[in-house]
Amino acid sequence: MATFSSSAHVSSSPCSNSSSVGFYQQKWMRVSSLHRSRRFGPKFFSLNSKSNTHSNVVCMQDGAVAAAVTPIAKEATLKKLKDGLSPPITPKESNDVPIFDINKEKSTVSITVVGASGDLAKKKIFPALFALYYEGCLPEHFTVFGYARSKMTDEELRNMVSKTLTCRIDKRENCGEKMDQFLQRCFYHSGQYDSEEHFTELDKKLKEHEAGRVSNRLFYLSIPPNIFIDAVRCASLSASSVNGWTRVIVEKPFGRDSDSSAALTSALKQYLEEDQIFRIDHYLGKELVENLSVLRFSNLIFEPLWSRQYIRNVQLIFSEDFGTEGRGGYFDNYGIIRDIMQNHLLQILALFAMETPVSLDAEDIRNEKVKVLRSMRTLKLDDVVVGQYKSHTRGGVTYPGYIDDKTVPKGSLTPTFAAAALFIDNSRWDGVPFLMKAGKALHNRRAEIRVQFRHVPGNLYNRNFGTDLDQATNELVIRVQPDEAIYLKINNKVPGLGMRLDRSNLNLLYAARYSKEIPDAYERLLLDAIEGERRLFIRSDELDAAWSLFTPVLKELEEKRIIPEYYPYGSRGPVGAHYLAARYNVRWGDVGAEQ
Ligand SMILES: NC(=O)C1=CN([C@@H]2O[C@H](COP(=O)(O)OP(=O)(O)OC[C@H]3O[C@@H](n4cnc5c(N)ncnc54)[C@H](OP(=O)(O)O)[C@@H]3O)[C@@H](O)[C@H]2O)C=CC1
Ligand SMILES: O=C1O[C@H](COP(=O)(O)O)[C@@H](O)[C@H](O)[C@H]1O
Repeated sequence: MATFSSSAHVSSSPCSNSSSVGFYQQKWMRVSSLHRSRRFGPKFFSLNSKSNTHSNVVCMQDGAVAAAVTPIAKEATLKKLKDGLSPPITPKESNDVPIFDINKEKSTVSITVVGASGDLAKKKIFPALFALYYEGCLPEHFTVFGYARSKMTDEELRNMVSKTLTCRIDKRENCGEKMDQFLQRCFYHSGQYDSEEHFTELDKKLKEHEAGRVSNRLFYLSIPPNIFIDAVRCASLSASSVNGWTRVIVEKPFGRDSDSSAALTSALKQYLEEDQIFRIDHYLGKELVENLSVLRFSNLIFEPLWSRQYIRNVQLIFSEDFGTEGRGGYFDNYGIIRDIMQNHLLQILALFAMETPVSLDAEDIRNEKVKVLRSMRTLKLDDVVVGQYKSHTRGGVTYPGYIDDKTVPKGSLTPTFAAAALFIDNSRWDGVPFLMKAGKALHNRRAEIRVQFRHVPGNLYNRNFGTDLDQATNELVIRVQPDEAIYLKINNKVPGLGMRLDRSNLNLLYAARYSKEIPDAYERLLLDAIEGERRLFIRSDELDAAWSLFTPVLKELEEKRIIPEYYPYGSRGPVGAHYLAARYNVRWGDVGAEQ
């Protein structure tokens, strides 16, 4: 990736000799991935090198670069140009290629939430967009469009959205006013996901709002996966930007195994360049997951310990205290391994275990993540325990079992709980078990990373700990949610004349340390997508590597119809998880009185 300081020009124009509008080998509507990074300083710009080649540009009569398109979008782009839509580009100067004006005055961002009537849109996407608006993070000119089949007016969309908007506890000033202002920027268009015509209508509406400015367009596909490709095709052919960037956020699931994931990627790439695809894993947007690299790479005390030499095991734990609750239709086709482990927990593992990246650039980080994922051993059936929750009555209340959910097929064997032991076969992590545990309908809601350190060799205080030396080892806990915290368990002396040892937590509890509310993961990720920051999104080779670790075991579980271990709703899950851990001399850190 070429990087530029504050300059918005690159030399050697691909259009310098063109005298008429023409197409080279085109890719869909990507002018460039020019962006300004919030994180790495206000004057840092980056330009994807592909946009600096002659292969995917549209040249205008004056030799300026107008757009970049895929062959499949050529027709649509030509039509737009014929319709007299000439992009507002900077005139060519000498041999420089003008990059579209990033001046806020002259550009606009249109965010289309495809599937706006759905659960995720209401629960997460619109509230996150509002929070960004409230914080002043959205560009001056922006519009939000809802798109779905349901019939709704703009007013009805606003009414629906308004019910889910909230202001941060610490920022309530002018909240109602801000909400009204935000809602006035929200519009709705009803259409089918496979209709180019309906997306053309959307395009017209978007243009009206863009009012001749450079238009940057973000499509958030908040729809079931079976309609992803139709929606991408129609959006690309009929509603992509002709003079700014076009990006698409894709929600998981990205397939259900290696083959279906590869098929999805290749279908998406018919219409999109890889750098237009923002595969979201919302766990990467969580504050404490972001903090993982900061903790590790900016504190001298951790990095030297970050290897097999000092770390005995690493545990990645996810639990929810509710069941599928209406999402059984989706869930039954995927199960907990695909829903949580193959993506959220594995992404955390990759960030935890990767080597130091060359820089904080997206590609440098993603390169390291891929490397560590590719060093991992394919998961074996022997190293997996699966469970499914069953009905349970407590305090006079009966909690339903998984198969009591009407949307779940009778007799389903889909796991709602799984534990797995994974290994990274490289020099840093050789022999260190990375244990994962994920489950629904358990006794609590929690996501955390636990790092258990080795015993102190020749510990002078061994006899003060008794026989259970595990109780004396240090443990670092990164609690992702709830009650975000980082704490380190250490041994200390109980004050007094005797010599009694105690275990205490050096505790960074976020709520106590910071009065500021922690932003929702979707806020961070949406802002990144708008800014073109790809660091927290999954690249296709990461996805391939992730699927190849889990696909064989997923196939075996299904082909052999492995019966899950049943556990009561609200319990701690199957005991099999403890046997699995014990096989690797591990004790789950979240069990026991003192956690
Ligand atoms: N909900 C969540 O918490 C999470 C969801 N996701 C993913 O996000 C995406 C959206 O999730 P969610 O909002 O729950 O999904 P929904 O099931 O609510 O679907 C979203 C919208 O898509 C349309 N739709 C639903 N089913 C179909 C269908 N069979 N054919 C055509 N259109 C359909 C409906 O809109 P209309 O009928 O108006 O067109 C619906 O409102 C999915 O990929 C999901 O896996 C990921 C993480 C969490
Ligand atoms: O991706 C998913 O995540 C949610 C849990 O997300 P959280 O941010 O609330 O922890 C999970 O409930 C859902 O099954 C899964 O698809």
